[in-house]
Amino acid sequence: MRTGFKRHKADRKLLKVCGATTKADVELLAGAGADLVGLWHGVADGPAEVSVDEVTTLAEAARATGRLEPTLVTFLSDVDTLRQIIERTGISWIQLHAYQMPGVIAALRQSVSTDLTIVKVLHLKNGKCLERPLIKAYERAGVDVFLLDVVTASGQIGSTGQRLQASDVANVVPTFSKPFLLAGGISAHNSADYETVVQHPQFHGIDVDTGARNHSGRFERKNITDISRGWRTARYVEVA
Ligand SMILES: O=C(O)c1ccccc1N[C@@H]1O[C@H](COP(=O)(O)O)[C@@H](O)[C@H]1O
Repeated sequence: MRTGFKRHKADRKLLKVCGATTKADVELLAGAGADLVGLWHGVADGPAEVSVDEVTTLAEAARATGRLEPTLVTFLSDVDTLRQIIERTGISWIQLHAYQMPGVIAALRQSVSTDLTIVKVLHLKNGKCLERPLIKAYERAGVDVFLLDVVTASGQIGSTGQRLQASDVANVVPTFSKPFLLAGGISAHNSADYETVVQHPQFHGIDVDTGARNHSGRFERKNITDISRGWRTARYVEVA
């Protein structure tokens, strides 16, 4: 499957699960109803960091399921390095999860000739979007999808397990015209708290790490099927 974002049907809300490191992880996620699998590379000290070779293998395994689109999740900002990784792995979704600037996105867009969906994370700290002054520049640079996630009081980004307030999401969404994914402490049980977010026409799905795992830190199929069902993401009927 190759689902460039432009071909994605807006009414089918996506479930992305982050941090697969083995083929077994990839197969579990495909069977549990995920649409996108996050593969980390260039996340310093990340517990699910994988090499470029492993990204290549896991991305192939994801595509082979016929249901899962691999997404490179990275803090890297060197455009030439990113281009080489994209060419080598065949990745067509990239999630820039750090504070990469609009110029990086513009240069990436220019240097990659294949159909690339660029997801840029917008970080909310104490409910305020840190990148707010840059949002229009990100759109001009070629971002396809924004991803709203928490930055903690201590500055941790990614896999915080902490939630955004629906009212804070509602404040930032009118500042951009692109679709968005919601992240931060998503579980099977908190979709009702985000009713206004879910109904927003720009809402395109959710991205989960902590809530997809059990106490040992491994992916738990039931958590993921429950999240898919609770949030009615694209494949929830299949896994219900
Ligand atoms: O999952 C991580 O550890 C991670 C590391 C570096 C960049 C992104 C990471 N994950 C992202 O974190 C959020 C979800 O976190 P949680 O559900 O609150 O634990 C999501 O955007 C993942 O892509």
